[in-house]
Amino acid sequence: MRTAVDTTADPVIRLAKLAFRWRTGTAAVLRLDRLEIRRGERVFVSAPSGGGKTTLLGLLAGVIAPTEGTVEVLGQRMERLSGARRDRLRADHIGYVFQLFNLIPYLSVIDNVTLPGRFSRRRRTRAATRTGSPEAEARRLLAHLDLGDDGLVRRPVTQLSVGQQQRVAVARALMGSPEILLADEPTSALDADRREAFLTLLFDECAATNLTLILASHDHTLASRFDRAIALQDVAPAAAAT
Ligand SMILES: Nc1ncnc2c1ncn2[C@@H]1O[C@H](COP(=O)(O)OP(=O)(O)OP(=O)(O)O)[C@@H](O)[C@H]1O
Repeated sequence: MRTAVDTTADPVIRLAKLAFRWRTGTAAVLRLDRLEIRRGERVFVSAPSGGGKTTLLGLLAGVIAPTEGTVEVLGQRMERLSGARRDRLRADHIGYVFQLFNLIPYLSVIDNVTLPGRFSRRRRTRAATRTGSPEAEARRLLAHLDLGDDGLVRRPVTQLSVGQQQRVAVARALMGSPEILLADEPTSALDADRREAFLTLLFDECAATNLTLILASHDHTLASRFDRAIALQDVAPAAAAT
């Protein structure tokens, strides 16, 4: 099955008149009148805890559907796609760094990082084109994140520190050069040096593959490194009230 995505679409993300409620009759936790993100743009999203960052990323990934309004990703209206086509679009074109990592505990580091290639031929092929094989691409990404040690990459991820697991989650999201990277608090467990290495890798990837990056974080010190910063409390002032 194929999704008719437009990988050259610009803007790659377009939201309009968006509202999201977890249940009918409850307040909207997120409202956005309009948001457009261009190909290759690096966007920083901030909000206080509970302010809707994860909800926004979930809408962009098609994990949840808007209650009102539209979510267009790579030319596709997410809310109009079947669940299977949304899953395909996500697997082929979107890397997602989950706030709680969502690594597979019984798999090794390298097997976690190559996982997107098992669900997507496109990602597998792109990894092979870039470095020769998904394994070689996994090692390249891990080495950039200071996780290149041979013994370490064969270990189950449960034997890693939290900060190491977070970096594995980032490498996995970048596997096979997705067009869009959604990252939910991806630096929360990293010290200042690692955060720097992580941002350098991320921005190198953005430049090398024209990756569109949407990174959500409380950490305002990161904002100045991005092309644009969006504070959800500013663009969605009615969210808590309606
Ligand atoms: N599964 C759920 N069911 C019901 N309400 C939820 C669910 N997940 C989140 N919420 C609510 O939606 C609102 C937005 O949550 P969200 O996780 O998007 O915020 P956040 O900005 O990512 O927060 P944090 O920085 O603490 O991770 C919060 O009020 C939260 O309580």
